[in-house]
Amino acid sequence: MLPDKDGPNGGGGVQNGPGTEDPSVTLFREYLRLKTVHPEPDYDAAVRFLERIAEELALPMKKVEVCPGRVVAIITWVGSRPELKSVVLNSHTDVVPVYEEHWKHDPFAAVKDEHGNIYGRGSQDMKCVTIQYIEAIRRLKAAGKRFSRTIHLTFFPDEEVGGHKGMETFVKHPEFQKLNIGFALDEGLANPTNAYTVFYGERNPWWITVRCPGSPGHGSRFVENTAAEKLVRDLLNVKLHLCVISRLNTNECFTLGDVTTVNMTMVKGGVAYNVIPAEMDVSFDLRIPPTVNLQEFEVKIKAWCKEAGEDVTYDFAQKHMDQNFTSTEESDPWWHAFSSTCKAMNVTLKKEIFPAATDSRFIREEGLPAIGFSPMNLTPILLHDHNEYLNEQVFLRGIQVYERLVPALASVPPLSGEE
Ligand SMILES: CSCC[C@H](NC(C)=O)C(=O)O
Ligand SMILES: [Zn+2]
Ligand SMILES: [Zn+2]
Repeated sequence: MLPDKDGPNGGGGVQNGPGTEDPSVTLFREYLRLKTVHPEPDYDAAVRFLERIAEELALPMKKVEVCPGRVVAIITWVGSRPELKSVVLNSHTDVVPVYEEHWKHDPFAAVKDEHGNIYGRGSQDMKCVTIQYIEAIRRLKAAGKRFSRTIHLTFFPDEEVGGHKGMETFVKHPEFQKLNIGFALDEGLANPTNAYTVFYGERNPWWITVRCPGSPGHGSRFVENTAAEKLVRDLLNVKLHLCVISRLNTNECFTLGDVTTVNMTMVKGGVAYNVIPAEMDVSFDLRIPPTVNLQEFEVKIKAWCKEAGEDVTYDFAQKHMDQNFTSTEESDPWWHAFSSTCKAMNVTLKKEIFPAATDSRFIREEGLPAIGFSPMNLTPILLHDHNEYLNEQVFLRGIQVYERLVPALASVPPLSGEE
């Protein structure tokens, strides 16, 4: 562990006693200091850290190298009835890059300020959840508990870059079947109010590049059918049509997860001021709710491109087609275990569609239930943002939430077909 700038607790921060800090907070801060940041995450450091944790918990850890240099780590606590379906507590080890000059504190120093706010890339997304799972399991084990269902803590690389060398590949690996998953928990988002948000589905990310070929020529001439002309026509088509589709501003009940959004994120083309380019490409990040008919939506995209020019084409860098929701009916045994535990703890839940994409989408696509949940209330949403932080009290409260949720989920009575 690196020494802190300001002594063992860093930043002269809030402590639980003179010179002391809750060991769960200390572990969280240690994990934040690992540079598992893209584009070259130090995954070896993460795996070494997890190996140490497994040893401390006296639980076995399996390593599955799904792609070269991409290891999925699985720590397993076998239940008293291992034939029953398991509960997965999933998290990813990687974090997104930072603009260091915009941060108040070094994003990899895990500085704690005088309010107990712990700054660090991954403090919300999602190193907090990883340590909360671990600490909940540590406390439950120390209390001598054991549950009927097996619990797997799974740690994935590359979630932040689409999961291709992580969860997407792993769900097709024989080791995935061996987990015998009944239900999974994965990441959610912070909530600035007193409530916690839970996510039972996700919008589908479609990353599209539209290629607009055109007539080249000298920049001083009148040239028809240029690439730029087609690009602008395509942009207008997409924008106009989606303005009509988007319902966010017309109905207060909708959240971001309920509507389709589009952003133009890249434009490529051109070599010189006075050369009309032979091609210009424009890329879009579309997010489409699972309620939208995706086949019909693609027909529209095809038509918009055609309207922009007969030779305008498009291709996908990301095209997720999952329309599965996880049940949040009280009659569903998993949801009932989750929601009744929250109720018993006086925790208010807000159910939503996740507006971005997480590894849960690959789990749901396999037909398995997954809930996105990061117990961070009273916290602004700062994932991928400058000065991402989490307050230590909110973090500690989250461990207590998992200390109740995990036993409830791992004790769900045998479902039909399981006996
Ligand atoms: C589509 S793969 C990239 C995944 C990323 N997830 C998050 C949570 O930011 C995203 O939605 O852009
Ligand atoms: Zn994340
Ligand atoms: Zn993220």
